[in-house]
Amino acid sequence: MPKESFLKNRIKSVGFAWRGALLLIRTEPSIKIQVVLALVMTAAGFYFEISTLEWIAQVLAIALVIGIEGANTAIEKICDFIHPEFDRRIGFIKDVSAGAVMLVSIGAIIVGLIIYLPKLF
Ligand SMILES: Nc1ncnc2c1ncn2[C@@H]1O[C@H](COP(=O)(O)OP(=O)(O)OP(=O)(O)O)[C@@H](O)[C@H]1O
Repeated sequence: MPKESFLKNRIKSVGFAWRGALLLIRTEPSIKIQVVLALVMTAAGFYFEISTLEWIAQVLAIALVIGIEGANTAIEKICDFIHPEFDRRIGFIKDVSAGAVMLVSIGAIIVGLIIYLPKLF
């Protein structure tokens, strides 16, 4: 059987990634909340007419939070699949993964404060 071309494989992979992103948004409450927050912050960006650099910081912050949250969800699912029973090592993995989301979220909140506090006060 002839091997599929590099380009065909890449296009297929993008399709799988899109399916994954849609699955995340449809099924994960935490991602739904973050997508709503991302829309609110995007609207705020237009309302306050933030600068190009501020847009770059905001878009990166939003993408990081949602991206890491997606990875955290995948790690939790792997944990539940390979070891559904209670195990402190699974607890450690899940805690570390959730901690990563929290650290990125704190960074995103700080970026938001730096951008919007001077515009509000
Ligand atoms: N199998 C397990 N063994 C040990 N501790 C666990 C296990 N499952 C969950 N925990 C502990 O409970 C915490 C919450 O786990 P859970 O899988 O419910 O994550 P969550 O962040 O609440 O998930 P969700 O994103 O679905 O709300 C973990 O961070 C961990 O401390």
